[in-house]
Amino acid sequence: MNYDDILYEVRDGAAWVTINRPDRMNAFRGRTCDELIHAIQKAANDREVGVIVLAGAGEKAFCTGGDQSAHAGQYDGRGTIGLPVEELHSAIREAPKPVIARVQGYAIGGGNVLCTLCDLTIASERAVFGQVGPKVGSVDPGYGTALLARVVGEKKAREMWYLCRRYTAAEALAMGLVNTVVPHERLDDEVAAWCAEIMEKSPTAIAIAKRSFNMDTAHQGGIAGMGLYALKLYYDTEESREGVRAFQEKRKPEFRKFAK
Ligand SMILES: CC(C)(COP(=O)(O)OP(=O)(O)OC[C@H]1O[C@@H](n2cnc3c(N)ncnc32)[C@H](O)[C@@H]1OP(=O)(O)O)[C@@H](O)C(=O)NCCC(=O)NCCSC(=O)CCC(=O)c1ccccc1C(=O)O
Repeated sequence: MNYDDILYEVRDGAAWVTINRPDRMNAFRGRTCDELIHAIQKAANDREVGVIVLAGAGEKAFCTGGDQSAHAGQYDGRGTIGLPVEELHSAIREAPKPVIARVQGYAIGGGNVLCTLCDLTIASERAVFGQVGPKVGSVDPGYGTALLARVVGEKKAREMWYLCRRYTAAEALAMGLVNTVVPHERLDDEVAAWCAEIMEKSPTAIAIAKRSFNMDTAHQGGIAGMGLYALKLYYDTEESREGVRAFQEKRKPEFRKFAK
């Protein structure tokens, strides 16, 4: 597969998979998801690779979720909602090696979900985390909500989804959303150092540990698959469209009229 939206490079046993849409704040469209799935599975099956790094190109954003300019009631790709997000999430979960999120900027919406799913997250002090679904007419009815609650606790996860605030790297560290925060210019060295430490360990023990960690939340994948059908129906409503339009028109959405 030729990559248009991502970069793929193997360095010292670490496969660096980088979303390369900095002009769109590394938001993903259908093609981006397909390429990410392909690259992560390629790294997962490469015996020379012991760890995968997921990153976003440029300085501003790791990833800001689904590309809102490719969202008109449905995104532009495959899958229930026009983005094969469930396959992308499965690729991260099923890779038998750790996936590290390298976060230098915004990790928002579906981008924040990717961080949540990664085994480890290493952030620059400039990183910003948050959920935006209820502000833009979306929601992740799977790992982005349920797994987030396992990671940061129920109260904090609900706060993130209901209020859609932004959180600094220090706040993300305090709530357990990231493993460490480093000065911006040291980010790549820190990620490389964590990769090198992992490369010294037994790959089979790590693969078993990862499966074992996943087992506890495996049911969330099933709920996510079902929830996407509900989300598809929601995307077809005026309420959801109002969120998308408001974001595109840079105004506050008017949601109250849709209250049931
Ligand atoms: C990222 C922001 C917080 C940055 O804010 P700010 O610094 O004020 O800059 P802005 O002026 O807002 O933005 C600058 C520029 O970037 C464009 N942009 C930013 N994000 C996107 C995006 N996602 N898509 C398209 N374009 C984007 C923005 O339009 C501006 O462009 P100009 O040309 O300069 O005008 C802020 O931008 C922000 O909050 N963005 C919202 C991001 C968003 O809405 N993301 C989608 C969330 S919903 C989603 O991800 C769907 C998929 C999903 O979540 C999902 C669903 C179901 C199951 C699973 C999943 C999943 O996990 O993915």
